[in-house]
Amino acid sequence: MIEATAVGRTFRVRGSVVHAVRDLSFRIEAGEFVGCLGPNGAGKSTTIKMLTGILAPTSGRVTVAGLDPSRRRTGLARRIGVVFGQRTTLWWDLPLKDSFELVRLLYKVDREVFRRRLGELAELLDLGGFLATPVRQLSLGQRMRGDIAAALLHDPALLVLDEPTIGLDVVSKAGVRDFLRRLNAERGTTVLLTTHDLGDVERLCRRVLLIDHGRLAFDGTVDDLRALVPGETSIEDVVAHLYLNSPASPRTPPAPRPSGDPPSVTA
Ligand SMILES: Nc1ncnc2c1ncn2[C@@H]1O[C@H](COP(=O)(O)OP(=O)(O)OP(=O)(O)O)[C@@H](O)[C@H]1O
Repeated sequence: MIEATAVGRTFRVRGSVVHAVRDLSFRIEAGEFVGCLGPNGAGKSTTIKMLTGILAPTSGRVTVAGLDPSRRRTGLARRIGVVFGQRTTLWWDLPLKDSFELVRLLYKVDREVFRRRLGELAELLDLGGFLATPVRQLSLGQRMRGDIAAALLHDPALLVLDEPTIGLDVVSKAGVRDFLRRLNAERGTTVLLTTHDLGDVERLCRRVLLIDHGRLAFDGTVDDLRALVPGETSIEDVVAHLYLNSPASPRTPPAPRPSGDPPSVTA
């Protein structure tokens, strides 16, 4: 579903070069649920932007659903859904349902298919109470659920989310997590998310990619990640230890990474 080979991305900032992502290689198979972790500034968002065609790599090669994202943005948009937790893709002044109708038109979703899909998503994400509310009046949790629904109206095979639970209270977070878990388990949608919330990782992600200084520092299961720091059992302490000791060089996971088996969920 996703293949990144020796991908790099630099930015020129006031005459000097920032290496946001360096020599990043990984594959994500259809049906996986993968979490991308890393300290602030590690290169996670830059990676997501390259996978979704917003940025082109300056070196290496990316394919998503068989397409080069930065060259085939329109074709890719039909196959993937994208949610940025810190930014909405909805129309601020329109009622949520009108935003959905615009998404339907943009993605050319058949009216009947759209009606059925929106009905399912509205039920699963509990949107019924605010479909007629302008987006600017929604709470963050409501807006996030609306954004997730908008990203899924065209039924993409891959959902990419950049910090989908940021700023959500525990109940909203649980609702979003439960929805994503079911989307992956029941519909087989491949999910890749970035997060700083280790609860997302522990509860959802069968596989973790840890990015540090723009490089892939770890690729394995949550249990593999825990095993990297003997004596630490809490995932937060393990990750804090890894960030503080900031390796910036590739680590090898203690066990092989999961295959394309359907992911199982731990909570
Ligand atoms: N458009 C840009 N121009 C210049 N530098 C950039 C740009 N986008 C990202 N960077 C730099 O690239 C590096 C990686 O940034 P990125 O946003 O990918 O990190 P991140 O892991 O998503 O961080 P956070 O967890 O804080 O969101 C940082 O040093 C950042 O300052």
